[in-house]
Amino acid sequence: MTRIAVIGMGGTIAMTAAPGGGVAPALSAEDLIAAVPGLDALDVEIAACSLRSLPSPSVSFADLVALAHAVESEVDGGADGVVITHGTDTIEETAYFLDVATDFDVPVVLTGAMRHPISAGADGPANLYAAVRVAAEPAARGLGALVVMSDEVHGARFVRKTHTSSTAAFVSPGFGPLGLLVEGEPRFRPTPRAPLTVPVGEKTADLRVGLVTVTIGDDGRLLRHAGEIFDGVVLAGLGAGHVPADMVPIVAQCADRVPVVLASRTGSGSVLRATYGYAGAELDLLDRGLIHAGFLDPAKARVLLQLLLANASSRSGITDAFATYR
Ligand SMILES: NC(=O)C[C@H](N)C(=O)O
Repeated sequence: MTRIAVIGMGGTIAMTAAPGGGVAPALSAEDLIAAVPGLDALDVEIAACSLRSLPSPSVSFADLVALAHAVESEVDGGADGVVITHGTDTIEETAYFLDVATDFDVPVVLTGAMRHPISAGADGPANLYAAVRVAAEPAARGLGALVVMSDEVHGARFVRKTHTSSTAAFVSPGFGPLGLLVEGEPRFRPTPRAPLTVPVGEKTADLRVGLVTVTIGDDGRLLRHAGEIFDGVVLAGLGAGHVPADMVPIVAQCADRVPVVLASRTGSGSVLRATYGYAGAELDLLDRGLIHAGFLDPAKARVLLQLLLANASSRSGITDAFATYR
């Protein structure tokens, strides 16, 4: 079983009501872990230790040295990954300190919260869950210290807090996150070029692949027509890959005739696989034979489908090719 050590440093993630008003750090690392739904369902053994209970403006270099030693002793003790819960005001400095001053082969992941545990929509539990998933992920090794907030994985060298209160405060200006969590699973930024070559075929210029963007109140008329006149269709679905419930029979008919690739009209992120179970959501559409576009945007999905069809790829061959972009 993967072993993850969680080291508590304090911060808003660990705050509760202070006697004199406001909130202040009080919760232990064990308390934080106990508040995260879903952690016990993971194949991960978690050991907690509370090193400090500080608001992060008060973290000193002496605390950073102690933290580096604590991480080292967890790694020496057999941890496969380390999570540090920390205040967000200085989390970027602590992350960079560990990035430069230490060199562990296991993931070292810092996280915190913008909203304290007794506020509506507290983000600490989701951030801690995501941090544990990243720390347990072999692909996160060798990336240096990481900061995980709002389902994004940032490199220590780039990450900055850019807002006083928003849960979307953390960004890596000019660079972007190294990865993100999709349905709880860490995915790292694809290499610039996907390992996929689909040569030009005799029919590449002649085939016709349609792109249909789903809109509110869509009755599927356009898609029905597309299914009749095109050799393949890319469906740019709503949100994470959804259509109105009434449109489902037309989607199914279309997918019986030609390959239909499910992408998202949102412009970024991956089509989901297993979150929404309502009629017209991704589980329903993938069950009806639609092909998952992964992170590929609709216009590029159309180019790839055209190339694949011209190479006479089977449906499973098309599915495998698109899986490159998962
Ligand atoms: N959101 C936070 O964690 C801010 C808090 N002042 C801290 O850095 O400890």
